Amino acid sequence: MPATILDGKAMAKAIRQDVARDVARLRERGLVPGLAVVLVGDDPASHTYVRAKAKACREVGIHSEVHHLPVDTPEAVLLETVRRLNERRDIHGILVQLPLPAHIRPKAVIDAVRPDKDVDGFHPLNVGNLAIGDRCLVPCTPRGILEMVKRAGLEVAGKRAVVIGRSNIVGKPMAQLLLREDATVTVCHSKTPNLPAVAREADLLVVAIGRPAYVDDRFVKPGAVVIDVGINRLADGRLVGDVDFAKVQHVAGYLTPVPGGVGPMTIAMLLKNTVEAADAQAKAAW
Ligand SMILES: NC(=O)C1=CN([C@@H]2O[C@H](COP(=O)(O)OP(=O)(O)OC[C@H]3O[C@@H](n4cnc5c(N)ncnc54)[C@H](OP(=O)(O)O)[C@@H]3O)[C@@H](O)[C@H]2O)C=CC1
Ligand SMILES: Nc1nc(=O)c2c([nH]1)NC[C@@H]1CN(c3ccc(C(=O)N[C@@H](CCC(=O)O)C(=O)O)cc3)C=[N+]21
Ligand SMILES: [Mg+2]
Repeated sequence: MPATILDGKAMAKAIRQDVARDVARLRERGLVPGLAVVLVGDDPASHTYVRAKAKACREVGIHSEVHHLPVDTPEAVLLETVRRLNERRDIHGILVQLPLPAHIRPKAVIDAVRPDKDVDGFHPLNVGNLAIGDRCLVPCTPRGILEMVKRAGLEVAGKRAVVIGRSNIVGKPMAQLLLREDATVTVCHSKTPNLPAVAREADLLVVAIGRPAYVDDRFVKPGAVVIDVGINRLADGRLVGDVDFAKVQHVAGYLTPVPGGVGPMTIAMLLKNTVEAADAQAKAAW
């Protein structure tokens, strides 16, 4: 039996409708959630994402603005931009699009974002609180993946989860979130020996490595849930994941497509984080 395809595009649409209702309720109280996206340089992929985020905001009633800075912007100017946004009462979420040009230290920028406006969940305070199990802003991609799995009615507690990739933006927070949900979690990376055999232990396999179609049927236990985070643009313009969809669909029980899987869920969670941040900031101001 071929895998059931987890339709992230459809789930994200349903979530955006919920968010639109939440935004309408906040607007009745006179609160308009606001998101600022900071984009440095002219990377075409980054532009595409930023446009998609702005469009999603518009559709649910979130105010959004894009601060587009030239590629040679000094780090100090970027930090000053972030600090100004930190101070603004009408901006509740700040996202600095990654990657940044090489002359800017991403850590300096991430650390500069006010933790309660850090809708990416990348600030060390949010990272730490996620690890401790306290309230925090959870990174959009891992949060979107968990939401997808839950909406499909799939159990996480007690399952064996394997995460391939240990980046600060996907792999590590994914592992923390799954641990918080009572999965037994293994994190793999480029130095992991016998990766196919380790991956084959997984009931839930999350792949975030950035290598087109790297994970094939040898990595997958029959019936497993396979989540493909990868976004790889091939020379011919096609967009493919890190999972070899054609091969894995015959082995997995559930599988996410690329495009139309994790990507749209990431954006939906950005909207949710922004609304929750606005709500929390309004409450803190009482
Ligand atoms: N859909 C979405 O919303 C999002 C998609 N993405 C996509 O997800 C992918 C991963 O992104 P990101 O986490 O930022 O990537 P990074 O490049 O930051 O990290 C990649 C990770 O994968 C590991 N890795 C690389 N090659 C292998 C391999 N052959 N075997 C095992 N592990 C390997 C690396 O190991 P090591 O640490 O040892 O180097 C590293 O931990 C990319 O395609 C990106 O475009 C990213 C964010 C959001
Ligand atoms: N500060 C920061 N936060 C991020 O969350 C962040 C970032 N920087 N830098 C880049 C990555 C990547 N990312 C994606 C979001 C949506 C899609 C998405 O919607 N993809 C569509 C397809 C889009 C297309 O056609 O190119 C899909 O998968 O269906 C993809 C990738 C967020 N990231
Ligand atoms: Mg993210």
